[in-house]
Amino acid sequence: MKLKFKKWTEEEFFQVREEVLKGWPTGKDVDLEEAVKYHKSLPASKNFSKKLLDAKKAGITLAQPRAGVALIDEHIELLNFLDTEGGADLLPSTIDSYTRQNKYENCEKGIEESKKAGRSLLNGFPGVNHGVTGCRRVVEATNLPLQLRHGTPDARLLSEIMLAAGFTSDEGGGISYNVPYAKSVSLEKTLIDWQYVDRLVGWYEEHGVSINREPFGPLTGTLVPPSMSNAVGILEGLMAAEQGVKNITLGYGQCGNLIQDVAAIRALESQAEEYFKEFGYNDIQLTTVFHQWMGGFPEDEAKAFGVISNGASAAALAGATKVIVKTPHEAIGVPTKEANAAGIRATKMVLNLLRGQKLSTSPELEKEIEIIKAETKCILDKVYELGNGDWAIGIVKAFEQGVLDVPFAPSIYNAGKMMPARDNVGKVRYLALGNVPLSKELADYNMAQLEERGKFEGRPVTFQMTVDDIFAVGKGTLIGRPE
Ligand SMILES: CCC[C@H]1O[C@@H](n2cnc3c(N)ncnc32)[C@H](O)[C@@H]1O
Repeated sequence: MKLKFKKWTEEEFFQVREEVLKGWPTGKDVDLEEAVKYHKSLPASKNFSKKLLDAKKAGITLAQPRAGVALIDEHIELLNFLDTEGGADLLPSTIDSYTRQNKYENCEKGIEESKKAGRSLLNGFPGVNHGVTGCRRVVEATNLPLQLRHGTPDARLLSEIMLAAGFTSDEGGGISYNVPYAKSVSLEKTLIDWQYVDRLVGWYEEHGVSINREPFGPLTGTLVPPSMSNAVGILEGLMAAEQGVKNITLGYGQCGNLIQDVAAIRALESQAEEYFKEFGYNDIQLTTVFHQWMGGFPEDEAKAFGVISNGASAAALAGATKVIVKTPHEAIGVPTKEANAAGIRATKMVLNLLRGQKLSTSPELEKEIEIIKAETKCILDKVYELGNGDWAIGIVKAFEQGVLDVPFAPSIYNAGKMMPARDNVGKVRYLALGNVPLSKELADYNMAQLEERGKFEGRPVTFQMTVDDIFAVGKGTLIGRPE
């Protein structure tokens, strides 16, 4: 299959599908016709797309945790605990790291050892190994819409199995589940593999089953300038729309300055709508997701709740459709179900207190929306030009040339030349552009904001600011002021 920005034909899709289903023995149980019937038998209350659209209409922000353990019964117990004791509005199944690398043999061992140890020895739910039957037990035994959340460059088999089981949302994308997650997986291959996933969702849509797709907005979650993550989100939205996906949630990882975070969500939603319209996708149901702080967390649980609540309020004031919840165990590792539920309760408390409130506009907010949209346009215009009108080709070339450049990404296909740092009010700015094609005016604007910080701190604008910012939140502040 050659990469091109074009909807796969059914023949192309089903031809590749034969190979995909051979990836593990559980693949043979996937039967799309049966799966469509099963989806249609599910109550509307279990459909992810519908719950998101209802929330958008009502102007409320839904809360969703991350969660996943090795064994099915314990996973069901965990998810229901997060529903009943946490108050989750939507449920995940966070997939383990072996599955994310298609190492299903290791999962098999992990499942066996977890049974012997009486606790989860995998850091998530091994959906491929549990197969349609096992994953369907999770769908049958829980009461909220379910989404698979992972970090899988090749998620074709995983998506086939868990969507057939009745999950109604799938997180990820050809950029967002490669560049921040993999070291040397070909970007071109991942883009093709995620076209497969989007085409599968398009097939479900064409057969009357709405499946939500959610590109992974935060990327590395480390000082990613909003225009860079918005550009990637819009690109993955276009890639999905071309394959027939209709219900799309575009995401953004909290950076920490409230005005910039609200501006990022507002810019993302309106600019994505502009691009969908311009390229002829007139029936996209678009929602947004705000990820609570994705960087280093304080170990102290009270401080962690401060970070969690701050993220909840930013999500609500931004008017995001959904907020992804962190836990007070973030600095330690996979949270206990109690800690996970506590993070949701704290989040829901803030969402309820702020229900009906949105950050009203202001000159500062309007200016930030304008800056973010203008920067995003500079990047997307260049991607389109490099691809000669083919977004998919443009993405590959844009990463080769550092036009798309995600800070602190492990991928060897990412240039890593652009460097960010916070300005004097904590907004993330471009400190070094690398080859990110901002206009001179926008580049000068970013530098001017950073110079203000330099003047305030009595030091030059250098990469030391970036380093200080990376450690700041873990140490209890937003901006990494010199000690
Ligand atoms: C974007 C992924 C990183 C985030 O995903 C959380 N995460 C990963 N695996 C699990 C799990 N099995 N249960 C609950 N949270 C989980 C991490 O803490 C981090 O915040």
